Amino acid sequence: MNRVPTLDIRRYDSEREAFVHEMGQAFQKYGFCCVSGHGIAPELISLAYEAFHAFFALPTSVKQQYHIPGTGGARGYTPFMVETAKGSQWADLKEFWHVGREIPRDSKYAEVMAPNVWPSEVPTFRTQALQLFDALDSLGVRILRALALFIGLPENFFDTIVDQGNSILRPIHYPPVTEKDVPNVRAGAHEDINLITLLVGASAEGLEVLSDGAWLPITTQGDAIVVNIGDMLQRLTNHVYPSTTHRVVNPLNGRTDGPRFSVPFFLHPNPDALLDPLPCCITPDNPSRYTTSLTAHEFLLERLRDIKLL
Ligand SMILES: O=C(O)CCC(=O)C(=O)O
Ligand SMILES: [Fe+2]
Repeated sequence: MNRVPTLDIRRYDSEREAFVHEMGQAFQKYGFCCVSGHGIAPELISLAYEAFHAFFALPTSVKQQYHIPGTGGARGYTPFMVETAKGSQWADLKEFWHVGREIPRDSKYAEVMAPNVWPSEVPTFRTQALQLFDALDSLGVRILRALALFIGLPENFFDTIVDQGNSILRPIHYPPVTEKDVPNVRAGAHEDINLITLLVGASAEGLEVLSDGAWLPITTQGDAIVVNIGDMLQRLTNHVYPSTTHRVVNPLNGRTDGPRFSVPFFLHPNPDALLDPLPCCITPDNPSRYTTSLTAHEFLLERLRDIKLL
């Protein structure tokens, strides 16, 4: 059956070679892999969700106060129907919040990594969001180690490329779809911008990935976290790891449906990391697909304009 596999990341320690191979193959085939055995406590996830629910339940006028125009939505709140998938004319049926990495304000990256903002109406939001940020950041580094080994790089190759990465935790609220036959969808077909995305605990179905020309629903087992490749890793690996198109569809027409919540973590490189194709991914069969040199920050700005956040 055509299905994105779920792999237990504890096997990285107990049977590394087989695990790295299976995970590498899943990412090469689907651009996606589900990860179980990750050790992120269910309470951490549920307490974070509680705080995010509480925020999205606030009146629009209150939430709107945390929208910071002109910043690409990098921190704080982005209202309903703003983000629009690249090339689409219909805005997504979602609102979301962005949490960034907490860095010292004298860091060399401070200019491009703004301080976080926090909703004072939800006192637990900050602690829960930062705990989840850190847990997903650490898990992401472990996944990148397996991805590095599979393509012949040293295990720790990505560690220093992402240690101050401009990563984003994005709690999303998709309100109930009440109108029938709207042209907009919850999240239009798109590829992620970053290196890898870790998606924790979507509260309802709807995520689909394009596989061999057909939309394949992602169904997770237990507490598995959905992981996918983004455009930055696709570029860095000269498309050895594909950034696969995915979307979130509306509930089927006529079905009454509640809201949907999800929390992707977009793991980014450090802003000055170069995204030029790695020599190990350039072969006679797969010559370099890029001629221009680009940093992660330059790439990000270009893509934020594409999706109407800048
Ligand atoms: O909500 C989801 O399940 C996926 C969201 C997503 O693909 C994104 O925000 O990039
Ligand atoms: Fe996405």
